[in-house]
Amino acid sequence: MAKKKRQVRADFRKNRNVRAREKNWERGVDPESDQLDSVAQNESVSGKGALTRKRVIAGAEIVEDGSGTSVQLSIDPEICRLGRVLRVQGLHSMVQLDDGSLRRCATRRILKTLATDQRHVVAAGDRVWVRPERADEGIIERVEPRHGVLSRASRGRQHVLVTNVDQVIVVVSAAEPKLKPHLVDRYLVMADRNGVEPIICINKADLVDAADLQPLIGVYSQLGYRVMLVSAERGWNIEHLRRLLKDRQSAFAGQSGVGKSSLLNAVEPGLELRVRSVSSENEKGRHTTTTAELIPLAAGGYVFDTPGIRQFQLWDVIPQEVAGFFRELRPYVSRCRYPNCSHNHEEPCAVKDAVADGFIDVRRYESYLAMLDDEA
Ligand SMILES: Nc1nc2c(ncn2[C@@H]2O[C@H](COP(=O)(O)OP(=O)(O)OP(=O)(O)O)[C@@H](O)[C@H]2O)c(=O)[nH]1
Ligand SMILES: [Zn+2]
Repeated sequence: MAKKKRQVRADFRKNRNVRAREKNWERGVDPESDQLDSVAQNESVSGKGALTRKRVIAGAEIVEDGSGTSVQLSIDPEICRLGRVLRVQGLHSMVQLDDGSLRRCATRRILKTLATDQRHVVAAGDRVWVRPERADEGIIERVEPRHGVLSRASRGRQHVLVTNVDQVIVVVSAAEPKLKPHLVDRYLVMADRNGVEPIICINKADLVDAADLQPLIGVYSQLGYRVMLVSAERGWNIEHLRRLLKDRQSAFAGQSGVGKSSLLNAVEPGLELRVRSVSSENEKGRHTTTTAELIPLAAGGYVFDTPGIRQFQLWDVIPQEVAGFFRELRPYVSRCRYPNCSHNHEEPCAVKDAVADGFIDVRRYESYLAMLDDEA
């Protein structure tokens, strides 16, 4: 009983602390001056299986879950304005506020202090709250929770490239270069792995007989993937692509020469030029710290461009995970005799039976095996 009372008193003190800090913040007192070692902490566990840890430090709510750490500072909505990070250059970010104006912003120091990996604090694609400063400058006070984060491994750490990617346009060409279905599968795994919707866009439809592509399109459509056949050169289905891009944040991925730039240009003349200037600046090393750029579309929506995404050299998938990202394998995996079955050499194996019985496309299964080999 006494223990319970002590707990109640402790909770009360904790809450009072937080309220006092919030009050200070409202009065304009900078919570950064707070000592981090005198923080009010409040940890909780929630969610199914996933451990979510919440701490409140100096008026900031720090949420750690499976996808990383996010910091939610309380902000003054009367003063701060919502915007979108177009690119990060060194210590500054170019933010487009929702009224369309651009501001060069520094990041609030406490956001950096609280982040587990400084490079994660702000990334292209982030929705942020900005406190306007003089002229066209500002301070990023808060980063909204992210979805669709694409990252890559960098010196053993996960390095965020872009955030809030709604969809990735997986561009392949029907010919020149030859269509490589295994590559498509790899992109699909990466997209699913990162929680981003993939759209398969087969370009250069003018070079082949569309009927020849139907079996392949059929396999992907049956799996629930959206597939479109386009030609940047002839303008086929470009209007459809334009509609898909509207009001969403999209990343284009695909091998060199499949026609990504041509498609961007067909969708919005002049866009490819803007994209290219960003890439070449990167190559020349002028913006060595620029990881990615979010480019606004005239009709609404944004496209990301970064060489890392184009080639999709992203955060690795571990072999045990691969089967889970092949949608048609998933229902069989749990029926295998061995709990850690790789569906390769084991006997018996429910996945292999399903392939033999024609429930799983043989080529897709081979693609799975190839990916397993690569990742092992
Ligand atoms: N026949 C045909 N050719 C196309 C089409 N789209 C693009 N091409 C040609 O394919 C070549 C490569 O196009 P790009 O748009 O530069 O390809 P990319 O994917 O941006 O290539 P990288 O910049 O190297 O990643 C160019 O010569 C284009 O003219 C198309 O729909 N049909
Ligand atoms: Zn198996």
